Amino acid sequence: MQIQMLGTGGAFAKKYSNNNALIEVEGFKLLVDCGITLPRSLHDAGYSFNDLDAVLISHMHADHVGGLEEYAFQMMFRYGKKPVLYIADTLVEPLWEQTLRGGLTQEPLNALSDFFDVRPIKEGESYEIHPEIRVKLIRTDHIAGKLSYSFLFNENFFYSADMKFDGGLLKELIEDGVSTIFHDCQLVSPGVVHASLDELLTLPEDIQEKVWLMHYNDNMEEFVGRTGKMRFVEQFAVYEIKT
Ligand SMILES: O=c1ccn([C@@H]2O[C@@H]3COP(=O)(O)O[C@H]3[C@H]2O)c(=O)[nH]1
Ligand SMILES: [Zn+2]
Ligand SMILES: [Zn+2]
Repeated sequence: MQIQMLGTGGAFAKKYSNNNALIEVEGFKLLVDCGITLPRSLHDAGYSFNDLDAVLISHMHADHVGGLEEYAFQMMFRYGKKPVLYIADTLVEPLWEQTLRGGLTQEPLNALSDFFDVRPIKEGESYEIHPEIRVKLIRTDHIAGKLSYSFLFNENFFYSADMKFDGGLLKELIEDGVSTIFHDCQLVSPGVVHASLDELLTLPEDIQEKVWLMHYNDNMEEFVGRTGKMRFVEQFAVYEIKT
């Protein structure tokens, strides 16, 4: 599968767009998270919302869901379609009640299902999004009391939601055959609600070699050469992931 980051920035980054991605297999395009800057970064990458086949959501922060209102409106009023939305079953209600309802509600439209073809998915179960794209949600720790789900694609590509450092999970994933990890990274410690670079640097080198850093702040360039065996993912570059 191919992955192109439409943005690689942290929530407050201005040089880099929100950390959202496009996964593509055989022409099928899956958007991974849809933040505030996504409508612009999707356009800059040469795509329209109508080119997307589905969207997958990790958690309820605006750099991950803030572009969904425009996605819904464009699909309804410009293209006359309902986009396919994959989301944890536990986040379906919060997405509507706490995030989208205010902007999208207008009589007679008053439910998430009026705008999206909602496909709720359960943590820990494998779902086929396309014959060549399977996803499993792994609940990972981000903010106390706030649900957040990282993604395991095709059993061997781990894409972190925003998450605190969890070295045990990363070791387990590698033991289970994961060969590529895209991980959020707070460059300056403490990480607080993200994995910090210092924490990620405690990983053994054979794991670091598999780690690509994303969701970074505008000072990323100061850290080039200071990330051990880990590499930075670059906005708009296309990466081929062997799965
Ligand atoms: O308890 C908190 C909650 C939030 N924040 C900041 O707000 C941002 C929201 O998006 P994010 O999850 O990408 O990153 C978060 C942090 O930068 C924080 O520092 N501490
Ligand atoms: Zn974020
Ligand atoms: Zn977050």
